[in-house]
Amino acid sequence: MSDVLVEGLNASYRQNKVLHDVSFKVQPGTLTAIIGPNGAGKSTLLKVMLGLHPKLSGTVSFYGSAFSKVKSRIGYVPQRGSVDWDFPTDALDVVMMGLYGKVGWLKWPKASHRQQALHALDQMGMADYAHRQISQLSGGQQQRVFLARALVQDSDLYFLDEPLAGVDAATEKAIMTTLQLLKEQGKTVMVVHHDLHTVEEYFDHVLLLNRTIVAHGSTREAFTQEQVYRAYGGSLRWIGGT
Ligand SMILES: Nc1ncnc2c1ncn2[C@@H]1O[C@H](COP(=O)(O)OP(=O)(O)OP(=O)(O)O)[C@@H](O)[C@H]1O
Repeated sequence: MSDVLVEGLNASYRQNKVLHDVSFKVQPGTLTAIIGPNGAGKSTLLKVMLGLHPKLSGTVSFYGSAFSKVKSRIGYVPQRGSVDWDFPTDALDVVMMGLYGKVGWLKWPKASHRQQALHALDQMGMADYAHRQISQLSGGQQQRVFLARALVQDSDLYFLDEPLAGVDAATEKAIMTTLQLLKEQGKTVMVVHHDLHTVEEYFDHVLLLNRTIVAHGSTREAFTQEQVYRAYGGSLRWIGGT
């Protein structure tokens, strides 16, 4: 069974049809880049799959079930710009929020949960910032905190929306090492990504989107000059291998 199965998905914002008949399936233990030009519908695809934006038609299933039934197995890291970073809370609390599925709302987290959250911050090189207000973290540090939150959720399936946008080289490395580790543990990871130069190095699968699927498959098969030109409209200088 596929981890993710999307069939005939259509979605719009008012009159603006953003996703046209999108169908694909994703196998376990893969690390997929979702790439395509600005406005291609990459973020919208994630939002529709996770029930954050309504679909016009089509089906989305995870492990053969609707999102609502398998929510606890799915982690989502939204675009940094879409989060209210002025919310008065510290880094440790943000990570603890990832544990609510396990702790239960309105129950006190145990010391072991706190330890788990601290460990995840440490994994992302953020242990020293546990008690720093999130508004006082840099963009890259905020992104690391969000990754730590996704880690404690211990999901089977992760969706990340541009986790590498605006981060420095060290943070990019920390994030990609973490995602590779999740993949090696057999988890399935899908990442909206904008840097074509690093696709071949970082990802084993590619989903090329421009409002509809242009190509999908292993990076070798799908990330070719011809397909990328089709998705981006031919205005790019080719940087890949094939
Ligand atoms: N909340 C919204 N209301 C109305 N239109 C929207 C909204 N969000 C996105 N859109 C429109 O939907 C289309 C797809 O946007 P989306 O953010 O999914 O693209 P994207 O591929 O993630 O783009 P980018 O690479 O620029 O982040 C664009 O034309 C965008 O203007």
